[in-house]
Amino acid sequence: MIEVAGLKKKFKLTKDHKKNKTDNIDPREDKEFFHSVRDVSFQCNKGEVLGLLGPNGAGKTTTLRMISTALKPDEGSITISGHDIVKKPLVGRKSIGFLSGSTGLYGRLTVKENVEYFARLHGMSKKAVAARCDELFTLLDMHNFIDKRAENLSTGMKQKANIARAVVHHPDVVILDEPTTGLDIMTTQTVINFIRGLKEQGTPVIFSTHHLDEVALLCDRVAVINQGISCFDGTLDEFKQTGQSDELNQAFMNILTESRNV
Ligand SMILES: Nc1ncnc2c1ncn2[C@@H]1O[C@H](COP(=O)(O)OP(=O)(O)OP(=O)(O)O)[C@@H](O)[C@H]1O
Repeated sequence: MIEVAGLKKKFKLTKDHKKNKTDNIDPREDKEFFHSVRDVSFQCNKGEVLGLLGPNGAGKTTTLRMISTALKPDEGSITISGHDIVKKPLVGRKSIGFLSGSTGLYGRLTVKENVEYFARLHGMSKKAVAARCDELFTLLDMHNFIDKRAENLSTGMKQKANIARAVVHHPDVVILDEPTTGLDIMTTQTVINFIRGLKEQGTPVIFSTHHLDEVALLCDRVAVINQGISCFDGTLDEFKQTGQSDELNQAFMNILTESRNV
């Protein structure tokens, strides 16, 4: 189980940013800082998939980067199976598989070499690496391009390779930042099936998305962030009830509107 409580993260504003300021200032901005994440809390249990929703710039990526230990929160706690990973980031790094838009593959290595390399970094034996890679290449339908150099891959191939790389060490929790953005229908379906497989194995999955149809297909829970603040955390049914609509897009917009009126 993963539990996130009262997360906060601010970034120091650059001189350039201050110089180019317009009248249209985000309420999260003060003289020195941009308060990207102001109060974010949610939880995801064993075998659950949680969809993290919010408009552009809401703070989803910043939140996921804190969970992945790439960023240190200014305040708040993140616990995985009772371990505080803010205090013990090394435990966090072992427990989490993180896919972000900026995760890089080594361009001159093949797909297979890339995934194997990250598995070895996690201390897996050669035998375990070979078995796990074969399993992932099958699940993600990758066998036909594993010998291609990463620099020559299409968007979809790259995303599959990045997902394989992120989960190669059997993480306890999987965090995916917009895993299907830019993918065609076939590749999207492969990724959706892969997330379903993780759920069936009992692995909690948290993924951010702007596609509410994916939420309907996959999610047990939903968390919504608006301007850096959590405005909903609950089951998919509670999301529809709170948003007063069975149509997820409408429920989402109602929840956002309500949070702006508070
Ligand atoms: N290093 C940084 N310095 C200053 N501001 C930042 C930094 N990183 C993020 N921000 C700001 O924090 C806010 C939240 O960004 P974030 O990328 O977390 O949003 P998001 O919800 O993932 O958006 P999207 O859906 O567009 O990907 C944005 O206004 C962004 O400009």
